[in-house]
Amino acid sequence: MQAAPSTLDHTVFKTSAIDFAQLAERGYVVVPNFLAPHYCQLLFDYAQNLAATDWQQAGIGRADQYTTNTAVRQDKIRWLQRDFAPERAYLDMMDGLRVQVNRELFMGLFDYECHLAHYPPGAFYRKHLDAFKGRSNRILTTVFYLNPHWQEADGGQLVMYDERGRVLETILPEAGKLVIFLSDVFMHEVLAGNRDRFSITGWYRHNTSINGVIDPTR
Ligand SMILES: O=C(O)CCC(=O)C(=O)O
Ligand SMILES: [Fe+2]
Repeated sequence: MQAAPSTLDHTVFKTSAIDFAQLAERGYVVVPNFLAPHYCQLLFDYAQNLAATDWQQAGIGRADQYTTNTAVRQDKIRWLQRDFAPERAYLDMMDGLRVQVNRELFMGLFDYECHLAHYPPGAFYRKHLDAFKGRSNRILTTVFYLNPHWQEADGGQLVMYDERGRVLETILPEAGKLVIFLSDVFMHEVLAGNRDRFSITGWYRHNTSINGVIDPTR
């Protein structure tokens, strides 16, 4: 086994290949071991060791329409910032992926925003879309899971639905797994689990800047 680096400062994550043809064809793809286990473990430990004050109750909507609604979602989140080495390492990795997606699929993705998410036991996120057609600049959703040794019996699955509301796939939130899907196409939900569940959810966005002012994230 490869020794785990003690810091992510100068680490470039090594990622495994993504089936871009499948992403183009179906609009979503599941990559089981996107990142090697020792890197996942670093991110998992980092997330676990954050203080309660580093997290906020997740909300729904953006900016002026933002509300928290625990009947819809019950996770706690932390927006990633470049000031913290592990967060910067993840942001850098996902920016590399942005360039790759643009090259492979000509999507013109402009930037990326993401947050850590912590679902305590029993927490869920009801069926939702991450973006509404023509009303959001969120184009592509990414969900990356940090939970080592997650079993079917632990629950917390991500359920993906097709456009007619039929279950497409039920995905176990296992460490190293990356799910990518079109933000305005696929309804999805997070089922309640019985263990603490950690993940990083993010969105590649189009540039909707007006008069040179870039649309703020979040
Ligand atoms: O954690 C997951 O499996 C999905 C999270 C999600 O749907 C979201 O944050 O919008
Ligand atoms: Fe979502």
